[in-house]
Amino acid sequence: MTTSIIIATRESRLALWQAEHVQARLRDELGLTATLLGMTTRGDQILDRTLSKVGGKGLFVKELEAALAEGRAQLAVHSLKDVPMELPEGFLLAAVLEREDPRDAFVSNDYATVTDLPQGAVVGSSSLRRVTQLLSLRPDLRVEPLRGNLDTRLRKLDEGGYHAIVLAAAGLKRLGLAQRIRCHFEIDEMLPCAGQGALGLEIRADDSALVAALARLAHTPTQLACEAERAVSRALGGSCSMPLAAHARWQGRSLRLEAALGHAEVHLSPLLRTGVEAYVGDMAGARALGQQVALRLRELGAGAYLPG
Ligand SMILES: NCc1[nH]cc(CCC(=O)O)c1CC(=O)O
Repeated sequence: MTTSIIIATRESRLALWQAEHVQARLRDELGLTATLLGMTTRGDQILDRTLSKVGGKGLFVKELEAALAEGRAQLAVHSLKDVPMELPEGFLLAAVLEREDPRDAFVSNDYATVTDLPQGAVVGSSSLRRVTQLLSLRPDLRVEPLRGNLDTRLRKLDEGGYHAIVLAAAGLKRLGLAQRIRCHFEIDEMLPCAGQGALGLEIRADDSALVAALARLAHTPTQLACEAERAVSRALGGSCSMPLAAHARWQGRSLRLEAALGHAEVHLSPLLRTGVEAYVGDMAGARALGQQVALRLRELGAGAYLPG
């Protein structure tokens, strides 16, 4: 392994914060020097259309993977929730770091909670997962698309385009914007998506020295929880155009995994929801739990909710 590592990162403020966080941990905990290679991805350039319609979350990681493949960088830092369920051949997630707050946040200049919103209020979100859950809480709301990085989304709120918006608490906290959060959704009223709040470190699968080094940064409870969450999505076809939430919490030594699936045609069908708790001791056990939850969703009728 080279003693100096290049970290490929997107250039949004959040992505840079995350890359710098990993850079500091490499230095402090592993004694490794790292520099950042900023890149603009197609996902960052597409601001006018719903991401799921133009190729999905993978658009945020492809350019970074190309930099790894070509040896321009050795490590890519991602918000785990933006990482597709199946990595391309030749790449692996070397570590998942300890999760920040996984909840979604209600952000508004005029209203303290979603229940305070007036009848028919306009809420900004382009996440089908958030849209389906918001409408199941408050069927009267009008949800309008909202894209862009966190600063852009907050600006669009402040310009008056929306009564409120919904964002991941983790991103706001990382950027020192926690004061914008009016309230946190309870995990059970707005179930997070797989991997929300966690960072994933992606490398080339053949970089065995780096695999071994980065394993020391992994947070096993987070890694197992996220593996279970991602396995639900993978078992259901793994597309990000799917309004799927999956979140696992430790209860002592067992893991409680909850999942909710909405219908892309939001008004047509109710949310499907299930949860299973099981003892989980390793990654295979975590995947098995995720598959069990996916099976339960299928038994509840998920087939009719999935594309194809
Ligand atoms: N989809 C974009 C994205 N990717 C990661 C985060 C926040 C940080 C995280 O959840 O780890 C966000 C912003 C958001 O969803 O509000």
